[in-house]
Amino acid sequence: MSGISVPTPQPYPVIPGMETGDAKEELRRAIRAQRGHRSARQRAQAAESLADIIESIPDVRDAGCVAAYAARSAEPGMLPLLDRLMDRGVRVLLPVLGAGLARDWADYTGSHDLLERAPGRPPEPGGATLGTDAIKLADVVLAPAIAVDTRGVRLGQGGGWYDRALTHLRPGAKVIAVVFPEEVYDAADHPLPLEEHDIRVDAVATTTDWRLLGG
Ligand SMILES: Nc1nc2c(c(=O)[nH]1)N(C=O)[C@@H](CNc1ccc(C(=O)N[C@@H](CCC(=O)O)C(=O)O)cc1)CN2
Ligand SMILES: Nc1ncnc2c1ncn2[C@@H]1O[C@H](COP(=O)(O)OP(=O)(O)OP(=O)(O)O)[C@@H](O)[C@H]1O
Repeated sequence: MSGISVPTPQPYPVIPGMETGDAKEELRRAIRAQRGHRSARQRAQAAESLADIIESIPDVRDAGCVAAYAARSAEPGMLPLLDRLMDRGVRVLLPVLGAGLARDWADYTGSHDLLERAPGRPPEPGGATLGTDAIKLADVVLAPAIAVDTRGVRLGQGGGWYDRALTHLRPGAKVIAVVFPEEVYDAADHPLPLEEHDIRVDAVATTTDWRLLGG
């Protein structure tokens, strides 16, 4: 670890009057470009810290089933957390993409079982799929995101996969977005673009901290 921490810029290429869809795309582009700057070593360290942070969240400590995700290389890494949850006996569900981005889930049984079916696609478990409604089993959903703001507005990859999946959630289940620290935006001056279908998240976890949102 270097002793000097350089503040990471927080891009906000949103111009008044811009269409919401365009504003989302500009933000995704700017934030993705910044994500590419982390080394493999920094990513591995970040994944360990993220596991410590997420394991400290009371809703996660109490959960019997967590719907998580298997990270692609630029996303906050999840493997240390997935293994810790599994070792504690928590059921861990991971997304499985069906045809046309259909939303399905399967159990995580260890990293040996994860396979990237095509370059750029998230790794997926090889076991039996459980159906779209399996998300109802989850007490907590850890949702990958590109950014989140203090109201709980989440900016995702742009497929609408999570917005649709979260409509099947059991009432009372908690949704926690996972991002890097500089991707948490203060809605007072840099609100993220919001559309009708966007489902707000309850909290955000980063590699350095977590907090409740909205309220
Ligand atoms: N790790 C992870 N899993 C996730 C999501 C996510 O954001 N992150 N999703 C959140 O919604 C859902 C699906 N997201 C997807 C993300 C990309 C592609 C995809 O087709 N990617 C391109 C390659 C793009 C690239 O190179 O960056 C491709 O295969 O052609 C498909 C689904 C469910 N699982
Ligand atoms: N509940 C829904 N029902 C139907 N269409 C939806 C729903 N949610 C999102 N969509 C569609 O999905 C598209 C992408 O949505 P959006 O830009 O909010 O994705 P995202 O939340 O950033 O992505 P993701 O959830 O995959 O990470 C939108 O064009 C929207 O019309």
